[in-house]
Order: sequence, then C-alpha cells, then structure tokens
Amino acid sequence: MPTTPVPAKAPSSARSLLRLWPYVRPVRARLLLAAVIAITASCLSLVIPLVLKWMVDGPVADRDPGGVWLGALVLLLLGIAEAVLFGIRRWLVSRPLARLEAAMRGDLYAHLQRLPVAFHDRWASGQLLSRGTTDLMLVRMFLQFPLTFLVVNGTTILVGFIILFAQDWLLALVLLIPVVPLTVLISYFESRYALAARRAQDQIGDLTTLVEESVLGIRVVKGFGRHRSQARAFKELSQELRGTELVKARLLAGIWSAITVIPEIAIGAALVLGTVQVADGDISAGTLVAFLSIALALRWPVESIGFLLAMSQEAATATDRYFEVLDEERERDTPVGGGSPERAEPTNPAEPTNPAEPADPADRGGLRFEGVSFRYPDSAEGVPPVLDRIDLRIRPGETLALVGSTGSGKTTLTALVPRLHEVTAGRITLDGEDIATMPRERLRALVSVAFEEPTLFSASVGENVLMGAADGTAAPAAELDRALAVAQAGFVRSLPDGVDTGVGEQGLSLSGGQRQRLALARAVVGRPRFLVLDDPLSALDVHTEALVEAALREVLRETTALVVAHRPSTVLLADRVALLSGGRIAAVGTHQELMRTNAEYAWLMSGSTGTGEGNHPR
Ligand SMILES: Nc1ncnc2c1ncn2[C@@H]1O[C@H](COP(=O)(O)OP(=O)(O)OP(=O)(O)O)[C@@H](O)[C@H]1O
Repeated sequence: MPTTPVPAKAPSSARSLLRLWPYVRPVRARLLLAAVIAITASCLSLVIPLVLKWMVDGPVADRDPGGVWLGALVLLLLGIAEAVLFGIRRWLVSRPLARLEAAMRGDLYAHLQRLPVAFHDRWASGQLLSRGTTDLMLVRMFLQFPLTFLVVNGTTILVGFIILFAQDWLLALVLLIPVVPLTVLISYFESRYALAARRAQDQIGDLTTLVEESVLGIRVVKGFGRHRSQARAFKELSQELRGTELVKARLLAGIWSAITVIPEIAIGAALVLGTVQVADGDISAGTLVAFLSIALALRWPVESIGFLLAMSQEAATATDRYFEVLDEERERDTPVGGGSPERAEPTNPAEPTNPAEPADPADRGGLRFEGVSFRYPDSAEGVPPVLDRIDLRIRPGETLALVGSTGSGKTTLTALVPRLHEVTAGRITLDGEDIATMPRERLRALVSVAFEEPTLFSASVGENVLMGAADGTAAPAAELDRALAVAQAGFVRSLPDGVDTGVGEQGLSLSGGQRQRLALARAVVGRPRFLVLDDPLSALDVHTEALVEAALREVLRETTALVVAHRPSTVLLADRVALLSGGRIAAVGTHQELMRTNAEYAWLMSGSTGTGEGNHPR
C-alpha cells in the first residue's frame, strides 16, 4: 500500500497554524471584526444574569409588575441582539474564507505541477488528493469556527470570572479551583489527539489511493476477478481508519466528560456555600441568582474548549500535511553552477568549457549525450547507476534508434532529454546548448515526446493533440489535421463529434492503438526540432504500423529524433542504431552493420523467445 513519508516529529500545533498567516493576512481585518462582534455577542449573554439580579432584588422583591415587564423586555432585546451579532459574524467570515481555501488549493495544484517527476514517483496520488480536499476543508473550518471561538470563549470566561469575583470572591474562588486539573488533562489530551489526528488523516490518504487505483484499474480488477482482494484491502484500511477515529472519539469523550463534570462539581459546591451565605445574610438572594446564572452561562464556553481544541489539532495536522507538499523543492530551472550537478566548472578561463567540446561548431549541432550517468534518487546504496557514462550523438536531421533489452534504461535515457529527470553526471546538449542551462519552457518547446504508455486527458481529441502545439499556433485546425494524418489517426473522423469528441478519463474509451496514435499526433503537431519517441508504435497492428511509419518517415526527415525501438520495422525508420546494454552504449551503427557484428543486437532483433532481461548473449 503506498504511503507517504511522515516527519519523525510533528511541530507544535501553534507553530503549524502560524504558517497559515500569509493566507490569513488578506482577510485579517474581517476575521478580527468578526471576533470582536462575537466577543460582544458573547459578553451580552453575561449581562443577562445581571438583569436577572436587578429583577429579583428590585421589581420582584417590591412586587412591581411594571419593573418585571421592563426587565423581560430588556432580556428579549439582549437575546435578539446576541442572535443578530452572531449572524453578522458568520456572514463576515464565510465568503473570504471560501476564497482563502480556494487560494490555498490553487497554490497546491500549481506547486504539484512544478514538482519533479521524482516527487510524483514517491508520493501516492491519494495522499495528494486528500491534502487538496479534506485537509483544506479542515483548515477553513478552523479559521471559521475554532479560531474565533477559542478567542471569544477565552475572553468570555475571563470577563465572566471578573464579574464573579466582583459579586463574591469566595464563591468565585471555588469555581476557579477546577482550572488546575483541567489544564493538566487538556495538555495530555492535546498530545494524544495530535498523534491520532495525524494517523487518521494519513489513513484517509491511503484509502483515497486505494479507491482511485481500484477505479482506474477496474479493467484489471474485473479481468482477474480481484474484486474480493480489493474489497478486502479496502475493508482493512477502512477498519484501521475506523479504529483511529474511535481512538479520537474516546479521547474527545474523555476530555468532554472531564470538562463537563469537574466544573459541575465546583458549581454544586458554590451553590451549597452560596445558600449558606444567603441564610447567614452575607449576600443577597439576587447576588446568588446572578452568580449562579453567570456560572451556568460560562458552562458552554468552558465545555466547548474540548472540541474546539480537537478541531484546532486537526487543522494543525492538516496544515502540516499541506505544507509538507508545498515545502518540496520545485524543478529547478538551472541547477546550481549553471549545469548538471557533477559537471566540473573550468578553473582556468583559457581551458575550453568542456574538454570533449568538438572544435568544429558544425559538430556541435543535434542532440548530444556527453558522459551522461543517471541513478534514480530512491535507488538503494551500492546499486549501479541505470545509465553509466553515456556518450552519444544524433546529428541534425538524423534519426537514431535506441535498442536494448527490457529494463536496460531506454525510457530513462529518453526522459532525460526533456529533463523529466536530471542527469546525475555529464550533460546533454541541443545544438551545442546545455539543456541544464535552458529555461524549461524553451527546452520543452524544442523537444516533443511520445511515451510508450500514451496518457490522454478528459478533454476532446483535438484538445489532447493540440496540447503538443505552442500557445498561439497559427492555423491550429490545419496543424491538427496534419498531425492526425501523420499519426494515421483518421479514425477520429468517425467518432460521434469528430475532433470535438471527448475521450473520457485517461482516454480509456479509446483502444490502446488509437490512444497511441493520438499521443504520436500530439508529439508531432508542434513540428518540434527534436523528437523523442518511446516505442510509439508498439500497440499498432502491422498494417496500421506500416501506414504510420510511412507518414512518420516524412516527419523524421525534418527533425532530429531519438526513437526507442523494439522491432526491426521501427528500427528501419532510423538512420543509425545505438545498442544500450548494462547501462552503457555497447554499439552504434546501421541496422545491417549491427546485425552482422553484434550478437546481442542480432538476438534482440531476431524475435527469439526469451524473457529479455539479462537473457541475451553477451
Ligand atoms: N522511478 C523509478 N525509480 C527507481 N527505479 C526505476 C524507476 N523507473 C525505472 N526504474 C528502473 O530503471 C531501470 C530501467 O528502466 P527503464 O524503464 O528505463 O527500462 P527500459 O529499457 O525502458 O525498459 P522497457 O523496454 O521494458 O520499457 C529498471 O531497472 C527499472 O526498474
């Protein structure tokens, strides 16, 4: 089950929540005003007991009905004012906080687009989805409710106690005693709840990943009759999540009971003590009524602290999870030193920039790999690099086929050209310019790629293909037609809405060969100077393959291309062939030359049965 690295130690909740400040800043005035309004409304509720005191000691004791009606009217007005103020508070914060949530989600999405492929290899998509949905909702809810009410309730409790002390300091002291055990219990609760909240949110991410995989892989699930095992995996994860939610509920129930029971006991003790004081004539009956009313009015602010803290804790965890992604380093445009990480900078200005640099500038054209090595960032220590000191040159206008056994690193090599991964050592140049020093946008405008696994988006056929064209391409319709013709993708004309037909999620409504042809059309639509094709014809029948090859031959004439090939028919598109073996370029030549001189190549091209990996003659 894919999981995501969790930091060894969680930062404090307050520090986590403070990271929200840049987003809260623009709405701080509204939040502050809303808090002031809520505090006013909450304090109004504390005035009610004082009106009651006035009524008991005044009009009620004097049997004055007019005074009682007046008191009742004041109480009604206070109630209405409190309700209206709380309504205004909600109106003030709802809209800006929805905007804040949208802004955070927008930043997360933009950042995800700019994170390197290596990041996406490591992180499960469900973890990212849950961070962009559930976690951000928790953050918005925190800003909308607990943040304000922790301040409001804290202030209400403070003001309430000031009034209580003003009424009778001894009774007030009795009510203050529970603060000590409650503080200890709350701090214990907070630390335990933080761990459970983090676990639950990570488990939601894992569950999302599983659901996503099951839905996307529904054909495999059904084809192999894996419903039960998938359902079992789902059930196990659901049960884990349920267990964690129960732990949270138990913790919350515990703190809720303590926060409710302990102050109730104190109020009971104050009631007994107060009654004795009234009997002794130390305080008036009105004072005792007011005192107990205030104490009861403070019950909700005190009791609510438990779940306000729980919600804050969840928001702190959600904030941590959000920033864990945002803190990941984006793809760098130009690595430190202006080149690939291990390339030594010349110390002597008289020395050439690169000792391997050809003297004749004409020789610098095309696509060159110079001493390129690559190792996946997460590969184990001691494992040899996937690519080891690759030197290769594809001349301008030339097509080079890359052949090698399964797992030899062909896809990896092609991924280095558009900088989906950064070389570990060495450099790659396009017409003499190091790609590491090129702005990515320019690089990706120069280089077009079609991968072995064609990925399409939930958009129309036309939109999917034109993704490969530069923004503002003149006559996009004509370019689209040309690209579809090259890729032999005439089938789109017979789709219900032609090029405007939606292809569904990941293009799964199309056949594998149809998707591959659209991916190929996308690669050629922008008339790229450099074309990288990773076995682009693997899913086509021999007749369509022959047609695509014929059209592709025309395209390849105008571009410099690197084509991964598994079959002789694809190899024949190329001017020369390079054999990748053991992470190195073992041989370069024409197909015929290599067939004659290289046993491994001849074996790979012969289509002899074998598993491929490591099963070829050396
Ligand atoms: N993201 C990754 N992280 C770690 N290792 C990887 C990753 N992708 C590929 N590899 C490893 O790199 C090696 C080369 O893989 P690559 O996909 O480049 O081979 P290939 O020659 O294209 O294979 P095929 O012909 O089957 O497509 C393999 O051993 C593979 O397990």
